[in-house]
Amino acid sequence: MEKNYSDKAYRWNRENYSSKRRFIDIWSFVLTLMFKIWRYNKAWSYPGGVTEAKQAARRKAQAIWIRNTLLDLGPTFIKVGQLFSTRADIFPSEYVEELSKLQDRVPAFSYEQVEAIIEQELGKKVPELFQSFEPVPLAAASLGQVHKAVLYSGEAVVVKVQRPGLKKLFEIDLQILKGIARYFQNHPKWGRGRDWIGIYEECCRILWEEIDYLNEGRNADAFRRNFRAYSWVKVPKVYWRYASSRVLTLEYVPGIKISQYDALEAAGIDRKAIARYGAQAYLHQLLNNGFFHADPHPGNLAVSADGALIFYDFGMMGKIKSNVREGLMETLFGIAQKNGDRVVQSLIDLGAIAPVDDMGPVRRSVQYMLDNFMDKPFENQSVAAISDDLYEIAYDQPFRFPATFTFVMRAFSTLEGVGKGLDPEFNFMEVAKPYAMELMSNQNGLEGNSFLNELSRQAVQVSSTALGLPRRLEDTLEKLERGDIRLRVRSVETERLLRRQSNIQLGTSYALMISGFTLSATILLVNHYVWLAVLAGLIAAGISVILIRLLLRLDRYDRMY
Ligand SMILES: Nc1ncnc2c1ncn2[C@@H]1O[C@H](COP(=O)(O)OP(=O)(O)OP(=O)(O)O)[C@@H](O)[C@H]1O
Repeated sequence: MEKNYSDKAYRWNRENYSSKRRFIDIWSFVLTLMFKIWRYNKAWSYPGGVTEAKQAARRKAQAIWIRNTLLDLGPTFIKVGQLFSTRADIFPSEYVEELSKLQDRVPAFSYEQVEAIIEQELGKKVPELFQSFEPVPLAAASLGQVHKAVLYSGEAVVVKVQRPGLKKLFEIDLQILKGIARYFQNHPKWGRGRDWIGIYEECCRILWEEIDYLNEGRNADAFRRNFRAYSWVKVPKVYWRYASSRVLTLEYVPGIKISQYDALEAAGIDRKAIARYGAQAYLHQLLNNGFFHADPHPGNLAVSADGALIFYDFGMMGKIKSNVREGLMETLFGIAQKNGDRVVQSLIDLGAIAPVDDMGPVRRSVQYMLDNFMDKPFENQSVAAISDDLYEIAYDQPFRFPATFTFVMRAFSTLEGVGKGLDPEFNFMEVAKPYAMELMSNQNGLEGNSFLNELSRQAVQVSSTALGLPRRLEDTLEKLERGDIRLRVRSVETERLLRRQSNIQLGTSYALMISGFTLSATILLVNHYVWLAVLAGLIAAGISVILIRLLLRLDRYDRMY
């Protein structure tokens, strides 16, 4: 097992940690990171020449360094890192992979501190509030820790207590991060096409929401209400009399974590059913409620002894606008018709992509995807592959996915990962199909029929390549008309002439430099500056050698053709 960092004396955890020191620590991280990225593109920094493998190794090393430094920088940065671990549209895949491994391994705080916070927040001492209270936390995370306790009414509960000094640390850190976001926004290279200030504001909103435990309590209540009709989903009850913005008391609902496959097996739980429940629960949240758990890492999902799915931690929830159902249907129709325009427009309407002046490149990328992945049966598409494709398009494009969309994507791919771990044959798309069908049958009949007709039309087309050929021709002609096909013409002859021309120009510059230096050498020699004259002479000789080699190359090149 990896060493647990919890004994480490972190600077941010000290009482007398000054904001100036914090400023230096954070900016040194940012500047070192910028230096590392700058050096990454320099061929000379790779001994023995640059190769793709060496660059990939360098990216990996950088990502590990980032993860460790974020851990050292403490709660705010661990959370920001976890948020960024969903942004495959902004960062290279190696970074995203390492960031998603970012786990809270921070020192637990003492029981004395827990007692003091509870008394301060709830106005009574621990023994007055609880029949018993376990001093050793059940779980400790960057923002708080969870203790088991029993109320005087006999109910078993867990008490979530927020880390002391967290608000102050957030205030200092977010102020510094604001400066960093501004710096990047104004940066000529990094600021272009990226909304750093927007991302910063989104992070702020999410972080402040996460440290308000009253908000978390309200979310848990809303979530429980949404799943009232589902007996296979459990959401801990909130004990509002024992709640404040920094202390939250919840019903104790023990379970086996969803990723502990062997333990689930040993407890006789139907793993296949759990995989399906996970997917269904998310589809219900997204398509029916528009209110979803945005942090579905396997630690926040467990299975009770009777095989129900337990959700923990409602600090980070996503909301989707009410028109999303129609929007999603529109996207589905667009995909079925392979209509890039329709898909892009629906994604804009959904707020999934931000509109820019020239949507041409985006539309072309989407069209490319539609043409390439729709020819395979839908079930074989893994969510991860589709979202990878989408991110591939988004990366380096002048638009960004808003956080909600990346959260949905992450939720889906996490679920797919866990689902596959639980049941190797699990397929998210298969679970999603009946939901999509149900939604479609609720739409007006005409659209639904045209969707099904379109699907059958595609099925016939892809079943025979011979039959598909005219369609391809037709598609290509259409694309030509719309200017969606770019032609690249290479002419060896022109290229050769152009190269010759530029070499001749280079030769002329060398000749000029040689005469300049020779003249300087002569003047210096006449004036008895012997050493300077020798230096100028040597430079002239050096350039002459380069010129001769260039002329020889030109000659050889001419003879080759
Ligand atoms: N109601 C509960 N009943 C039983 N165990 C619980 C309950 N709530 C939380 N836990 C346990 O405590 C762990 C941490 O809880 P939670 O995720 O709510 O804390 P957190 O501080 O928000 O953590 P993180 O920031 O890592 O998500 C859970 O993974 C779970 O094991």
